[in-house]
Amino acid sequence: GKNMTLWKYESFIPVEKRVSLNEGGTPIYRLENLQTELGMKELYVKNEGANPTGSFKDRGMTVGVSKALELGMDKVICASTGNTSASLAAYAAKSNIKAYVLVPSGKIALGKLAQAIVYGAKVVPVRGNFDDALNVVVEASSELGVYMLNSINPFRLEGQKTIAFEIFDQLGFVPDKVILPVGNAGNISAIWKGFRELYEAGFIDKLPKMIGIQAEGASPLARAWKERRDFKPLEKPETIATAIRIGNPANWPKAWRVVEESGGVLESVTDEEILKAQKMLASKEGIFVEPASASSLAGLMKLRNEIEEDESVVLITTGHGLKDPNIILEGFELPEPIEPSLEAFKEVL
Ligand SMILES: Cc1ncc(COP(=O)(O)O)c(/C=C/C(=O)C(=O)O)c1O
Repeated sequence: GKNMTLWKYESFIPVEKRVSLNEGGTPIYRLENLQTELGMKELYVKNEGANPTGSFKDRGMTVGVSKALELGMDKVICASTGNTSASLAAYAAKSNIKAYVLVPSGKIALGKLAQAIVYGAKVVPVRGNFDDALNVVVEASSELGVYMLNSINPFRLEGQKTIAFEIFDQLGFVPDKVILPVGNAGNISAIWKGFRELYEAGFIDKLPKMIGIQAEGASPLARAWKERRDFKPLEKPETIATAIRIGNPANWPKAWRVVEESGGVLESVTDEEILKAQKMLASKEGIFVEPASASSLAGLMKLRNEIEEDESVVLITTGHGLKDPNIILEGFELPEPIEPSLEAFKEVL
């Protein structure tokens, strides 16, 4: 039927489509202004904020919840920094099944919390961080027979890998580098899987280098990579980019292999660099993304000297900026209101 979007790749997806909100088919933009500013020739952004609930999680949830329905499950659960819970809640609503979402109390962006509530999930704030919440969810899913839909569930990645398919379809070539934020490390694993599948199926004859970017205060993977030592979890992850405020990425072994296999790197950026990149994407390219998503651009700027000017680079921006409006409003001094007259307006011009 029409509007196939993500399910147009159904032959690569190991589940029958049962629930869809028309996810996928997100825009890929050429960043002309930032190309000039950064001295590059081929800079693109794949904006996953354009998905139905405003993040790439919808790709994983359409497949994951379809699998839950195939298994006859009527309860689904996840731990989330926000976007996973928003997406699970929406697909559960569409499927008439019950969603339970555990979120780190006080550390979830407003837009995401509003979504989880209004889509009708049972929202359970947890005294602790994402990693603590995930531990509860893993126990609950086996003990209570509720279907667990965090990205350790492989069906999530089967949906998210379509980002790779779309990048190739939309560009007509495989970019030299793909840069994306890394939190629980599911997405970097999924996108690499997508490119590998295209390669093994003979559709492409080259693979991109995968570059994962973490927030410095929540960068256990990047630290281990840069210090060439074994991974160890971070007890107290801290960053303003609450979507990736994760200290013990569940998919870290997969992500490590992806970066090794692809010849990529793991890097981290400061909150300040993230916020600067967020403003640049919005004010220079008209693309508003939430802080975690802007770490892709922040990472590009940090690694710019290691990238040739004629290399093609795709930034994945993973969540819409409206998810976390406070970040912008807190940093902005709104002027006093003016009288509703032309004179008053002229005074403030
Ligand atoms: C906007 C945004 N950008 C990047 C990531 C990191 O992706 P992964 O490395 O696959 O985890 C997330 C992850 C969010 C959650 O983990 C959750 O919602 O629980 C995100 O929301």
